[in-house]
Amino acid sequence: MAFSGSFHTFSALTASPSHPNLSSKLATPPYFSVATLGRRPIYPRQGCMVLVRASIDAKPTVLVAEKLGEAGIALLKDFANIDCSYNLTPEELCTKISLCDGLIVRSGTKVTREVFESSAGRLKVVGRAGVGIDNVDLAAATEHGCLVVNAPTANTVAAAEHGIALLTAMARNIAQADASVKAGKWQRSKYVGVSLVGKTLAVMGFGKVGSEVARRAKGLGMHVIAYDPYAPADRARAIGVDLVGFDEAIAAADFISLHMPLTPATAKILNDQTFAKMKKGVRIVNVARGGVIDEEALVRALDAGIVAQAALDVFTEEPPSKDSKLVQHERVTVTPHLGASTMEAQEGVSIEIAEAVVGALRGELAATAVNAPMVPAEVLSELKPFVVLAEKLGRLAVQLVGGGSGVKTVKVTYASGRAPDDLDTRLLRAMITKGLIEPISDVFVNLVNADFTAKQRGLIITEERVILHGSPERPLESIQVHIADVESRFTSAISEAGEIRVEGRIKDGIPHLTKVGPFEVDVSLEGSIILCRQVDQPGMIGSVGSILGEENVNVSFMTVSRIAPTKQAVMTIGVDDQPSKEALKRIGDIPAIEEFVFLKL
Ligand SMILES: NC(=O)c1ccc[n+]([C@@H]2O[C@H](COP(=O)([O-])OP(=O)(O)OC[C@H]3O[C@@H](n4cnc5c(N)ncnc54)[C@H](O)[C@@H]3O)[C@@H](O)[C@H]2O)c1
Ligand SMILES: O=C(O)[C@H](O)COP(=O)(O)O
Repeated sequence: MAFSGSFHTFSALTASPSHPNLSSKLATPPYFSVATLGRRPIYPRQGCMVLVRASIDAKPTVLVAEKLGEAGIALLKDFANIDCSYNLTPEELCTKISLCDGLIVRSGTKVTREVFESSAGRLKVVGRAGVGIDNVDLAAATEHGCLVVNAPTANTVAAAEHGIALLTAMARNIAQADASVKAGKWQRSKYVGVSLVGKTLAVMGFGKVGSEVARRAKGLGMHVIAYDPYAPADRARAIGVDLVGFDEAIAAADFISLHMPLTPATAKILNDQTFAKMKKGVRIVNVARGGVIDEEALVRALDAGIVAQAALDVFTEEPPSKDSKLVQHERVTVTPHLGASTMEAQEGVSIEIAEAVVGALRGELAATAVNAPMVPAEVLSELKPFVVLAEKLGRLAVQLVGGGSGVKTVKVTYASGRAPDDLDTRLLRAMITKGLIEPISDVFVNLVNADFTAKQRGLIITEERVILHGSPERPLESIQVHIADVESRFTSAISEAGEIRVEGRIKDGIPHLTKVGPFEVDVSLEGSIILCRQVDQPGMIGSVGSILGEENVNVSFMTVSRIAPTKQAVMTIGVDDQPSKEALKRIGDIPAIEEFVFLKL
């Protein structure tokens, strides 16, 4: 699908019938920026940052859909209106969400595509008060420009402790023996357990929880091996754990403890085939996600004696059905997804997620963004002026497209003295995309949905680096945006290569337009810009300046760039206010002016 837009509306300065929203778009400054969000300055702290849009005036509303610790609620209340509504049906959630800027859930709420659709663009951040984000439709969140953040660290120890609790309880039949004694029995020989010391534990998924489980199991005298294709070997070595392949892990293990996320690659990773490869009498602990085990296959493996025991905190369906064969199995110990449920973990998670959600709504740091690239704070502070420049160049370039041309291919050239791997351009690309798309559509673009939105519109953005010599004190010297295969409303913006080209640089911390087509210009990218091509002759600056003066339009900058004396020149005029239609017409009527265009930043 071609990305297209007509731009006569920009020169007419009023909304065209085909773009009813354009006049308000043009009249309203974009309220999404790196340096400010609304009138509030942003002071990057530590960690990483992604940006979201927030309402300028109203206090945001955050729906807390599952029980959250008091400390987190208190933090949220300082910043937002809080609606704590638990046990909502999917329909009730969809109804409420249209009034909410943020949503906080645990694992019990499914945040589906319908939720994002029902929010009609208002929902800016979903906070998952915990680790697993398998209950959030990330693709739908991204498509809707909604940031998803989680709380990945505060419940690690609680989950690891629960894993160890299940491991030891299973090995010594604690749950079964407890039920038996309470039923009035005294069955000492029935509940003889197995020892842990010297046994091999395979930790499947050697991340935060897995490595904490491994550390504790080592303390119990177990031999620990781990399977995790992405885990660094030095982390494993530091704990005294051998990283091995999947088959080797499951074949060698006396105990298997699962700690991987539920993904398409891990779904039902324990199944009939893999159970068949295990040591007879293996014992399995799952505090990760129910879906990583084929539960029916586990029942078969238990009945066949391959699996001696299982201890499960998580299930494919939660809560599992009352007559679940797995739950009712005599050699299975179960808990109702309690891994993260300690007082300490819930307090920590509530603070971690409240800070992430409030920060995201303020446009601040989101160190735990799940569906957006994270830009380290120090990189961000360096890039900040270039981010503003990038968006403005995108806005200018797209407004120069004319004749209903469809924009399909955009090339961005970064000139920098830095090594290619020392310049993170994702944020710049996202802002150029925002600048290119927002002036001609109703779509809101941010770091979350920029790539998706571009792709959906068939807009291909390629990036190119020009490596400059010299001391790379600043990250970038210039950014050029080239739009190929289009006509221009201002033919002088077409470069020697036949593309619309605009170039910008940062001067004294302020974005400047430094090139239009083949013409060197210099105008600060504030307010709006008039570009005129004229016959180079005396009096032109005065003629245009006096028309604007009569209109009380303040000129902030004016530069003239000419090909040769008395030939053609391009005059770039920065204006603080928007000239009237009449004034622009008068400028266009000056006989020496061959073409002109008014561009809104
Ligand atoms: N029961 C609970 O209450 C509870 C509490 C916390 C976490 N969890 C769950 O535990 C799991 C781990 O949490 P975490 O905080 O350690 O996450 P983590 O991201 O730190 O670790 C997950 C590890 O799994 C690895 N992994 C990914 N794909 C894999 C694959 N195909 N095979 C093997 N390993 C793979 C990753 O490399 C990573 O090291 C998650 O599913 C989380 O939802 C459950
Ligand atoms: O992924 C997690 O963090 C755990 O499964 C905890 O889930 P919960 O927040 O529903 O307790």
